[in-house]
Amino acid sequence: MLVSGIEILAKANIDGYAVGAFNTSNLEITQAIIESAEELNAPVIVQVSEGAFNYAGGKNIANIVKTMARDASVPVALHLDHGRDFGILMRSIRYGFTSIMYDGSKYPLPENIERTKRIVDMARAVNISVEAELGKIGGTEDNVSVSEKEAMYTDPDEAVEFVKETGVDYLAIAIGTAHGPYKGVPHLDFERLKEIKSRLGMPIVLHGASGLSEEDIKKAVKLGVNKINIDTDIRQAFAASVRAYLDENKDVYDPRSILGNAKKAMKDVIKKKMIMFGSDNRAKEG
Ligand SMILES: O=C(CO)COP(=O)(O)O
Ligand SMILES: O=C[C@H](O)COP(=O)(O)O
Ligand SMILES: [Zn+2]
Ligand SMILES: [Zn+2]
Repeated sequence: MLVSGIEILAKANIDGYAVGAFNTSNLEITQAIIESAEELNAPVIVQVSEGAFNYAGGKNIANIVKTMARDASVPVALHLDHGRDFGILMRSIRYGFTSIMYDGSKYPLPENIERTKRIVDMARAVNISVEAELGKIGGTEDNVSVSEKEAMYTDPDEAVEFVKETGVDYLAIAIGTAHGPYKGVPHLDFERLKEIKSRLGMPIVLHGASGLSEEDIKKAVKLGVNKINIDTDIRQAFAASVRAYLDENKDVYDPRSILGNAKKAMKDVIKKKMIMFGSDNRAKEG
């Protein structure tokens, strides 16, 4: 079933587990995500970045996800990841996304609050959940020192003010994760996570979670993370599978064989994450 983001995450928050939010940009990745969720009886969030929205066509990818979600035996939310462009945010509401992220993290606090609030007010009116970001989540290209990194982390006092002023449903925080593959070993600020969670009590979102150890993931979930974003790990499984398959099967030219094989590799990664996050067997209980 297709449900709102907060419906999935409020339950995860109460019961103390995290739901995987996996990025898609085509049919096969969407199938891999939703089939994995059904096979593990796990709620799931399928998310589309602005880049994926433009690549696939926002309406096309929304229709693929919505059709599969409606037929699915588990709760599925369709979420816009890192929405920054007003046009894309509005179109995603029109195309039936059930959750949107407004990412105003590059703006100073007052402007981030003002812009986020505007999106929350619109989304509320049509019953769509909103995620926002406070602090700056690193990227692969970032070449910054530890002290510079810490300056980008989410400040707990600001987080309280931000949530009170904007009314967002869930908050993405910066505690040392980064998008893309990690160059060194990530060191997460768990104390900061603990403080933010205890003061906000709401669902917390962890971006840049590909490449994190099982230990870090489980600790983050225990301390209150309820939505975990994964893109890079799926992309890498996809690319490695296509590369090896074409190399081993020189005569193959049917996209269904090539992508069908890649789908299996993506499902292996997705299912491992769902189990790590504790979202397996949470869709229908009892
Ligand atoms: O945060 C993400 C999407 O918003 C994905 O992060 P990764 O690049 O670590 O998969
Ligand atoms: O947050 C980043 C996601 O991995 C999306 O990446 P993308 O903008 O290349 O689609
Ligand atoms: Zn961001
Ligand atoms: Zn992200």
